[in-house]
Amino acid sequence: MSSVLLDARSLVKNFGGLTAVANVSVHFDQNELVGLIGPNGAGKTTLFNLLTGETPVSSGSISLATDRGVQSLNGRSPAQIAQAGISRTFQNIRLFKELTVLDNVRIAMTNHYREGFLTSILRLPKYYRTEREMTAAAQRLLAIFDLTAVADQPAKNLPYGTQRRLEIVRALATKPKLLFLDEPAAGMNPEETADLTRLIRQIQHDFHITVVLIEHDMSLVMDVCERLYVLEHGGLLATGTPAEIQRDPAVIKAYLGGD
Ligand SMILES: Nc1ncnc2c1ncn2[C@@H]1O[C@H](COP(=O)(O)OP(=O)(O)OP(=O)(O)O)[C@@H](O)[C@H]1O
Repeated sequence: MSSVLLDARSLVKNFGGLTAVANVSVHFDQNELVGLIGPNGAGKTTLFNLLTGETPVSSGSISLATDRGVQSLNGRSPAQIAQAGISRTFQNIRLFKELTVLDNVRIAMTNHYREGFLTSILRLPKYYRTEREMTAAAQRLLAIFDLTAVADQPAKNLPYGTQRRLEIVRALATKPKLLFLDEPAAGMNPEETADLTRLIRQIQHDFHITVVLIEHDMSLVMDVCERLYVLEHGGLLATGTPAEIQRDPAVIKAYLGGD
C-alpha cells in the first residue's frame, strides 16, 4: 500500500494582483514518480518554489512524513526543508562552473556532514575523517552516474547534458526522500533525453525515493511518470495516469486551445 510522503492542501500564492497558484492540493506518495505539466505560466515552478520554501505561501498547508512523524513545512526556510529530506534542481543550471565535478558534489554534501565549529576550525581528527567520508561518498555517487572519468574536470568543461546530470547528482547528494526536477530535459538533444529517461528511472528504483518533475517534453513525461498533475492558470485542471490525462477533454482543450 502506498503512503503519502508530502501532502499540500489548498495552496495559494498571490504576487500582487496575480494569483500564480490558486487553491491547489497535491500529494506525492513514497517512491512515486509524478509529473507536473501545464502550459507556460501555469504556475508549475511557483508550486515547486512553495513546496521547497523558496517562496512563502499566501495560504495553505504543506506537511511531510519524516522519521519523527508528520511535520509541517510551513514557514520553514529552504535549508530547513532540504534538511527535512527535500531536494531540487532548477530550470537554469546552477553549478560551480570553475570547480571540479567531485567538488561540486562534495559541496552539496556539506549539509549532511556538518561539523561543529571547533571541529572545523581546529581541524580536529574528526574533521579529516568527515572529509574522507564525504569524498568517498561523492566518488560512489559519481560512479553510479557514470561521472568518474570526469571527476577532476571543471564543471564548465562538461557537455550540456552531462552538466544537467551532475546537477541531479548534486541534488541526490543530500540524501533526499523527495526530489523535484524542474524541466530536466530542457535544451537536451534526443540522445541526452533518452539518457535522462533512464537516469530518472534508475534514481527511483535504486534510491527508493519520490521523484516529481516539471517537464514540457510530453513523450518523456508520458513515458516515465506514473501519475500526472495538470495545472492551468494557477489551478489544478486534472490529475490521473498518463493514459487518463491524454484522453481528458479539458487537458486536450488547454493544450490545443480548441474543443
Ligand atoms: N516572483 C514573481 N513575481 C511576480 N510574478 C511571478 C513571480 N514568479 C512567477 N510569477 C508569475 O506567476 C505565473 C506563474 O509562473 P510560473 O513560472 O510558476 O509558471 P510555469 O508554469 O512554471 O511556467 P513555465 O512553464 O513557462 O516555466 C506567471 O504569470 C509568472 O509571470
